[in-house]
Amino acid sequence: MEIQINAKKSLMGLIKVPGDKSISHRAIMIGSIAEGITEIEGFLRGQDCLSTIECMRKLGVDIDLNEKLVKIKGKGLYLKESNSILDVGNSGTTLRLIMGILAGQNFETTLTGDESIKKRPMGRIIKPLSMMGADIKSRENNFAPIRIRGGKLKGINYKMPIASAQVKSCIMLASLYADKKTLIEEPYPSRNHSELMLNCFGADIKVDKNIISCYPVSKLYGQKISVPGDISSAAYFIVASSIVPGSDVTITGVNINPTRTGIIDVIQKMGGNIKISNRKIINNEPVADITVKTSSLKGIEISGEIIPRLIDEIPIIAVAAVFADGTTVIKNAEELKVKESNRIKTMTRELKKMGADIIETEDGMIINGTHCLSGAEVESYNDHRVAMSLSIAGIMAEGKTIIKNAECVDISYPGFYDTLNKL
Ligand SMILES: O=C(O)C1=C[C@@H](OP(=O)(O)O)[C@@H](O)[C@H](O)C1
Ligand SMILES: C=C(OP(=O)(O)O)C(=O)O
Repeated sequence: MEIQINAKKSLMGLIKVPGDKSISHRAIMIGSIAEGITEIEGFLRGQDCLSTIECMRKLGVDIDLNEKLVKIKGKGLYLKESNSILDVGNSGTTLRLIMGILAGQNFETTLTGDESIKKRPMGRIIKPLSMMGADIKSRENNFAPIRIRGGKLKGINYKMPIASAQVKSCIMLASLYADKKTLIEEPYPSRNHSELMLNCFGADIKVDKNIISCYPVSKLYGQKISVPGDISSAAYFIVASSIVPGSDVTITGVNINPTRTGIIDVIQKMGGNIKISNRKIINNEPVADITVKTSSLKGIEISGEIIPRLIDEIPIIAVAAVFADGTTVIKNAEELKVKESNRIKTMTRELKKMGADIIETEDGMIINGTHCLSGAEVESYNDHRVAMSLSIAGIMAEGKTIIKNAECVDISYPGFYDTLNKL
């Protein structure tokens, strides 16, 4: 499907973004291995999270999805062997996190996914899970399809070479099944939704800066979970409202967990006008309304410890940088190369087609703010974040922009174009 984007004059209004993708995945997986009923409100019905539901159903979990709620009849820690291959679709989170649960199961499971998933590195989870005692085979170079036979696991001490919440969560889920404590050390803090949610369900996870101590459990207890809005989805409208003249937009009920708010810090440092109000804590997670008004942005350097706190927002930050004064330098973001697409390459190539002054580097991009783009025909590479970022670029471009394969936005943000049209 192609989408045509036209320039927009100003964005005004009150919007809600869909439920957080990371929290939705975790609620399904943790609810599945808990005892009793878990009810999830605000669940993200994006394709990635629906893949997680399908995988857990194949492992014997009864999950009912209706208009308002997801209801899970938890099976407890031990699941049923699937009689077919698990298909994670486009979702790296599904594959990496579910492997942690499967490492504790005394049966064999085969997993695969789409063309993009088959190119994403899985050695990063195969290594620690193998150290814990899981038996894993994969296609050459640690790519999916992947087969795992779980069983009795050992607690390990693991120093993670990269800051990745998926790797951390995978080890954390496996540690529930281990014989003793597992210690995980992260180079920098990454999103901590697994830690917060596991503790809600009765696990014992202790965090001291970047060291996480995970204790085995005998059971987890079903919970009522309310999923807040996804800041990664809000990011498109945070940037759009900052750069489209005369805008004033409030996004309600967004998760503002500090491990995810790098986008707010960056836009504020660039000179953005962002106000946070109506703060609450729901299921251990901070939630608030975010109001954004147009402002003059300036280029900055984005590197180091903040990168994991905004990793999925770098494509849309690149768009903000085009409409800032001066140069924005993004460094230490090599992880972008192993997402749904190589986001350094794809964003550089497509923004260039629209006239941006942007250079691809080994670990990021350099963008000179020129304050103008022209409409063009651009490719999403079936990467939802690239499609949405280019759509926001399109509303600031002169002339029309065509986004090819734009339906991929449904992976994380079904209804994205409806919200954009409504504003
Ligand atoms: O744990 C999660 O839910 C996620 C972690 C991040 O990936 P990495 O752990 O690979 O950095 C992020 O890019 C992804 O969209 C979701
Ligand atoms: C990288 C992403 O997701 P995943 O790793 O789950 O495919 C994303 O949503 O941007």
